[in-house]
Amino acid sequence: MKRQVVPPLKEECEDPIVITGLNNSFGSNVVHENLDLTVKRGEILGIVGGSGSGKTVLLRSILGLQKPTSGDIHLFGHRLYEGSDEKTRQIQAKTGVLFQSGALFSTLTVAENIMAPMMEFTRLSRREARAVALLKMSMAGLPLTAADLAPSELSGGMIKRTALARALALDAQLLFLDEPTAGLDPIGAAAFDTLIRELAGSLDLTVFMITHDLDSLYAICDEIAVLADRHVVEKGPVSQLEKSSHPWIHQYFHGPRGRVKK
Ligand SMILES: Nc1ncnc2c1ncn2[C@@H]1O[C@H](COP(=O)(O)OP(=O)(O)OP(=O)(O)O)[C@@H](O)[C@H]1O
Repeated sequence: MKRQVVPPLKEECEDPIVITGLNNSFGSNVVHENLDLTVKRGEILGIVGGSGSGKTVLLRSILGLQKPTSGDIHLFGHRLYEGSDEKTRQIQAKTGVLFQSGALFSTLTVAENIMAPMMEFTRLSRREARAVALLKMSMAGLPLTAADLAPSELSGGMIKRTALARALALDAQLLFLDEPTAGLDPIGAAAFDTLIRELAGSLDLTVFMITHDLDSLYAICDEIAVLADRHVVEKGPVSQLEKSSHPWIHQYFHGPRGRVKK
């Protein structure tokens, strides 16, 4: 039988992230100055930049955790930091976040951690939410036997997978990943990259990923945005950035730990 494709809602046709003229300062420390960035639907975007270039501040601004000094951030066509709490909650329900440390609730089990957004944002009963949580666990490649373990009983890779399952608990369309492979061994990191790529494809996700991991950039990113000089100096596929003449980008790809052959 032919599968019916459900057309997206009007707002889902908007670019999921549009940032224009963003400024962020802390006292005299200007972190972002006139920063523009658009993330297209279905794109896996890697964000790179030197330490202190403002990647985390940018993520926090987009997540609504840190009001920018000035400028506009639109998620799914809605301007952040204005409008009703209800609208903000609707947008939050469409986004999932995987923080670098995993940020699991230490007093909750794996399943309860994944259930947490469902208990907050949906009317599912605990029983129903647990059933969905088990499904999300298997999507994230976790054994169901881990459902009742505490975070302290998990390996680093299992913590990441639990955090990913929780980020996807509400069928998010936009996934934010902060250094998803940090702390994983190379084999675990490659497996996690593959998982993200596969889930992004099958769930039609747009992914915004901060990473220092060159392997991840090459393996899964459609495009890369480079933060330097207080704004996005270049955005494009890795093949384009390898040829960039910007000093930081050139050093990144051609320096001692870069991938481009001399
Ligand atoms: N809450 C804050 N108050 C004051 N300054 C801040 C605050 N948050 C970030 N900063 C400053 O903003 C700048 C950018 O920090 P940010 O954490 O975004 O960098 P980053 O690119 O994520 O760095 P890294 O790769 O090292 O994590 C830094 O100079 C930092 O000191």
